[in-house]
Amino acid sequence: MNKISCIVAGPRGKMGSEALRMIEKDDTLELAACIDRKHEGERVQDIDGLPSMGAIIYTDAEICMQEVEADVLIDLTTPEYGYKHTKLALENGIRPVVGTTGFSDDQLSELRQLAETKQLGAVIAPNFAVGAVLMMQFSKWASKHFPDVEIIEKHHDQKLDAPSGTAAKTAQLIQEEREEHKQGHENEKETIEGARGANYDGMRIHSVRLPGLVAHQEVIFGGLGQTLTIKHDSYHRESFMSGVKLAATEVMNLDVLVYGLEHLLD
Ligand SMILES: NC(=O)c1ccc[n+]([C@@H]2O[C@H](COP(=O)([O-])OP(=O)(O)OC[C@H]3O[C@@H](n4cnc5c(N)ncnc54)[C@H](O)[C@@H]3O)[C@@H](O)[C@H]2O)c1
Ligand SMILES: O=C(O)C1=N[C@H](C(=O)O)CCC1
Repeated sequence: MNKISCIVAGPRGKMGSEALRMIEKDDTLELAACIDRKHEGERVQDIDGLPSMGAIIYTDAEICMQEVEADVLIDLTTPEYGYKHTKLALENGIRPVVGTTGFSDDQLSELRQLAETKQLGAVIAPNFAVGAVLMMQFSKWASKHFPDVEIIEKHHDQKLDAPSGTAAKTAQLIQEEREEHKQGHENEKETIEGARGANYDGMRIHSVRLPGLVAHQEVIFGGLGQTLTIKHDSYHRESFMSGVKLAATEVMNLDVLVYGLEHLLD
């Protein structure tokens, strides 16, 4: 059986380097090339800290996607470049698997439309950890019975986007499930701006950024005389890799864009 050949964008990043280690050990995926901001023409194995892999590094994403024969682009970069790379991949017949977070709703709609026009599969998943996907699904279910909810997400202090993609997706899933609902006191006033966090359809999202953290979220539901907390913790970026592999495999069988790993889980 042919291996699925992958371009990885962001190979020196925390997630990108973990994805290289996953691909190196995997029997079904292979590394075709990388896209980085530096190291044009060098090989992955020449970069300190990266696995011993012979794939070439490109700094021009467009040239990479035109020159390299690849099935899948795995993007783990920044919101700005992740969006550009995803678009380029679809335009060049390469299926994107995107972990990069921070895309706007308009960008997601545009990419969904492009995938449909090209009839190419694409997976954009704000969280590849199976436990986090379950946390989001359980939260959606719980909101039917507990419509009063707040989300606390906690990440390392190098994270660019807030709220996290996971928190935004959780709020979206809850919004889809719960009846129209106003929560909190209607006359509530913040005496320090931002004290109540971001407002998503009346749900508050609180973003914590501290060194020492990886990726963590609590979804707290309040009811009469009780609370329910659904919590997930990623302590290591290995936690995301089975999801990246699943997405890179299943995207080959898709001809539309799916947003969220739950669409690929049984
Ligand atoms: N979906 C998930 O499960 C999941 C999990 C963790 C992180 N993330 C997201 O993945 C992204 C990366 O996270 P990280 O922790 O690895 O960040 P990081 O800062 O460690 O890595 C990002 C990498 O992208 C590279 N980069 C920036 N611009 C580039 C460009 N134009 N071309 C190529 N490479 C470029 C940077 O050099 C850096 O090495 C973030 O958006 C983060 O929110 C998603
Ligand atoms: O480390 C990050 O950055 C993460 N980002 C994702 C998000 O924004 O939800 C998922 C977890 C890690």
